[in-house]
Amino acid sequence: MLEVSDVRKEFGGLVAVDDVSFEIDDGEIVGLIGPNGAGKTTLFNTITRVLTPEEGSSIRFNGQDLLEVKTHEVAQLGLVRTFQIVRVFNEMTVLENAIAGATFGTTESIDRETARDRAMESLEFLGLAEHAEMDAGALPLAQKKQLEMARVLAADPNLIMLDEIASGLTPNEVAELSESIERIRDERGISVFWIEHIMDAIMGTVDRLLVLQSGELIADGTPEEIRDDDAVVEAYLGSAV
Ligand SMILES: Nc1ncnc2c1ncn2[C@@H]1O[C@H](COP(=O)(O)OP(=O)(O)OP(=O)(O)O)[C@@H](O)[C@H]1O
Repeated sequence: MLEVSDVRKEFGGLVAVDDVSFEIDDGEIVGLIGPNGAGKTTLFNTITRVLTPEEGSSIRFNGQDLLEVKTHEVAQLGLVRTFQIVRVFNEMTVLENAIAGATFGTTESIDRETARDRAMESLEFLGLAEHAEMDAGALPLAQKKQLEMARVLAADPNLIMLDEIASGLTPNEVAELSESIERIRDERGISVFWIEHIMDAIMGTVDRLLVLQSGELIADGTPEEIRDDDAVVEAYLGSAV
């Protein structure tokens, strides 16, 4: 589904992403971890075409060369993301937020009724339908995060990319969010690529983990393999697992 080959991104003399290669298959949930400044967000921004990588980098999504498409076209191809900082429109209702998501990902303009139906369906899927007419700004943080996912889901994606969606949540809320993410994969067949600092959120949910350190991909394996990887433990996990 997503094929990343030799992706490199430099800022001046700093190599933020250092010749990184990996794939994400249909129906996989893949986590991306690494210490602060490891290059995780830069890698996300490069894949979603917010940033342009160096010559020699290759990013293909469902056979399409993403380096050939414009930033706004990425979502239309079925690759939709959330951002590290919650971007819910507080002054709009929960439903209006989801409708904005539904219209964002379409290749042609869809009528308001179709967008509304798709938005309502996403809200129902994530347990937010009863709050549809409420101002999104009034939602507690955990439900704002679920709304972020509803917006992404309403765009009818094949792959969603989540940037630290579990941050700021209590352990119970994290568990609920992880369950939603598993349901999105299991019931919708959508693949997930997920940056996360909270190990408990991802260790039990992901099929595979990628570990970045100083821009380099130092490991790519199942959570069990990553836990047992001496280089990873030394570089990052320490006593966290
Ligand atoms: N626009 C930019 N200009 C210059 N340097 C940047 C820019 N964006 C990121 N960097 C640098 O690139 C490196 C990777 O940063 P990045 O934000 O991708 O790391 P990260 O793994 O997402 O970190 P965090 O976990 O703190 O979000 C860091 O050294 C950072 O300072």
